[in-house]
Amino acid sequence: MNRKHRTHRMAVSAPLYTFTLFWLIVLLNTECLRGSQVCDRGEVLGRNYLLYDLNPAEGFNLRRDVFIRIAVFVKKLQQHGDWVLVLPPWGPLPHWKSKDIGDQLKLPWKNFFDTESLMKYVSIMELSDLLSEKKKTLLINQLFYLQHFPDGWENGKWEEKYKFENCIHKPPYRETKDGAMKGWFWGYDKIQVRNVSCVSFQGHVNKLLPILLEHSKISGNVIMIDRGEIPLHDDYGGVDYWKVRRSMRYSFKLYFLASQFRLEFLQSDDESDLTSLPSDWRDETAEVAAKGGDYVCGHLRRQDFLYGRSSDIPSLKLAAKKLEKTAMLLNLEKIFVASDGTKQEMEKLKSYLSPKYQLYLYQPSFEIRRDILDGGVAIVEQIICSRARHFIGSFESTFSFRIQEEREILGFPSNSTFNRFCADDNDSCEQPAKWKKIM
Ligand SMILES: C[C@@H]1O[C@H](OP(=O)(O)OP(=O)(O)OC[C@H]2O[C@@H](n3cnc4c(=O)[nH]c(N)nc43)[C@H](O)[C@@H]2O)[C@@H](O)[C@H](O)[C@@H]1O
Repeated sequence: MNRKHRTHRMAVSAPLYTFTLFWLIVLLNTECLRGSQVCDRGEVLGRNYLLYDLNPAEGFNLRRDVFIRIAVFVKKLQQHGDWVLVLPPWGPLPHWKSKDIGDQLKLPWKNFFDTESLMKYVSIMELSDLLSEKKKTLLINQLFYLQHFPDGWENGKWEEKYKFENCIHKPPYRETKDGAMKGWFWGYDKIQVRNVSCVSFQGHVNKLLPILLEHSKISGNVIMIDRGEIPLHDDYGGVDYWKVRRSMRYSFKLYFLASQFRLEFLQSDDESDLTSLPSDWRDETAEVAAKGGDYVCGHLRRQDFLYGRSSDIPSLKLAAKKLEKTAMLLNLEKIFVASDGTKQEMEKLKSYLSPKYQLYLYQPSFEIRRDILDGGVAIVEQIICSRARHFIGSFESTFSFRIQEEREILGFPSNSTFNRFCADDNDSCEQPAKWKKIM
């Protein structure tokens, strides 16, 4: 190569060198962003995943409440780095008892909720999607197994605290022969955990923030909290609580089935009942005033409440009389009942109603039940109740609470929403607290 040529090549190389250096710096920074490293300001950068689970005995609607706590928490974590909330699959749940519709486990959130809508509050992903991304095993770097302090109150004072200590009860994780830690993990075999720590915890979920930030730096970017029901809401009934709650729209199919039933049996639809909402929850305004369909709804919690809360649960006869009286006062004749009671109990309830009043229950075909499962049937009932002219719930049932919230979002008058059945010997029992939405 002659001299002229070489000079020319060098002239080209100088900008090429600067160009390469520039992109190298950009790439390195991007790597810092991607690789979950700790960068200058001590923040965790890169994608971190938070998984959580609850005490297996908890039901669907308490689980929805815990989701709100965790979603608000992850939103705060996001101020310190890129965090994604991994949605724990549904099932099996103790209250999902139908045996004729197959296994009710490993169910994704999209079966019940509009996950695009959830995403508008905080980054979420289904566990199954994370598992298919990981191809092989998903390694949880650190798992915090929360437990209550044996004595939460010291000198009569309640204070927020946490402490890493010995496990009070043996956590449901075990070391396998090859040294890996395994657990139930929603029935997935492909998940392992590197380290499990028991943490006695008392306080708001916010208190977990330093623990999570510290450990994601040291241990890695996949962290899990088990017994996620132990931390309290940071701001129960506050703006963020309601944002997450409003983002929890149900799946299209469940709204569709509820609309079909309302139209066919209750002559009710969103337009005439003034129960329409904008398609995006962020466009909702406080100025909504629902009227509701021409029916009364009662949620009659039975099963374990019959013995666990016997002093607060009405007999079927009293429940029928209460529903009938309410319908009469509102000049209505249709009564819809959502219940986990048996067929015989519902027949009994019906027998206590005067012929003037018609009782409606949601009893879908086998094909629909097999499709939407017990969880879907319950949600359809909740949607129907949330659009009734008047609602009466069961004492301290989270199933009733979720209906009340839905009615708050739709803008029903409080006295048509925050009601509950009293027990037979207590006609004037205390009515539910009015948790008004804040926007
Ligand atoms: C005492 C506690 O009560 C808590 O229940 P509670 O707040 O009512 O409400 P959940 O936590 O949802 O649990 C009750 C479950 O029972 C079914 N269920 C209750 N009411 C109805 C209904 O009207 N229709 C249909 N289709 N299903 C109903 C449904 O699967 C629901 O998720 C439980 O989470 C705890 O495990 C514990 O049992």
